[in-house]
Amino acid sequence: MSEPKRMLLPGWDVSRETMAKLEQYGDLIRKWTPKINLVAPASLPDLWERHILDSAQLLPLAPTAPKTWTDLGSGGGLPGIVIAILSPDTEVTLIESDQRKAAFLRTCTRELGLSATIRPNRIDEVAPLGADVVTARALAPLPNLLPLVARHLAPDGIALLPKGKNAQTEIDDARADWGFDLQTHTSHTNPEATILRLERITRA
Ligand SMILES: C[S@@+](CC[C@H](N)C(=O)[O-])C[C@H]1O[C@@H](n2cnc3c(N)ncnc32)[C@H](O)[C@@H]1O
Repeated sequence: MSEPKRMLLPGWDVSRETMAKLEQYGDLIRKWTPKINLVAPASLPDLWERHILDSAQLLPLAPTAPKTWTDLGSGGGLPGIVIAILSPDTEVTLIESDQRKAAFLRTCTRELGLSATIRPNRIDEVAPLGADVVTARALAPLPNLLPLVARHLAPDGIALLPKGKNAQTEIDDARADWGFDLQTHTSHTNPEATILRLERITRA
């Protein structure tokens, strides 16, 4: 008999084991947030939708089975740990300079049996990683973010950057100094949010 599946997002089933790991990860965030503020405490009742599904929705926007994925300013592992759970064959690197958060991320990889690499450093101090996919959630406005993204993205790589209501202003501001091909996707979890998918990022 085939393994029972559960629906993560419409049209996207995952195994029971994967779903259990996502739930276990949510439990770790709930346990540690009172100590180190991994997510806004007020968002904890909606943790699944606001943070876990919000992160998971990035994966289908990436090329199929990317070999390497770097998440910048991962904080509590959003989206890096979620991607490492959902795409176990991808080499995921999480860069997070806050040492307590980096310790939490190491706990996640150990307890969830993930092969992700945690870099407890500043993004601009890590040697360029040439990743197939770079993500950064709630890290910085696009003009400040692009130098960090460009540092770690492969020349033919894809950046996936969740943005809020100010997405268009950030895009317009970034165009002053940068060239890029852009697709925008409305978030499944917040109709006011947009996911930017950038390719061929170059300094103007
Ligand atoms: C607002 S939090 C967002 C965390 C996570 N991505 C999320 O969506 O919940 C930004 C995180 O980026 C980290 N950060 C900020 N600047 C950084 C830098 N230059 N290098 C590494 N980490 C950085 C901070 O320590 C913080 O954990």
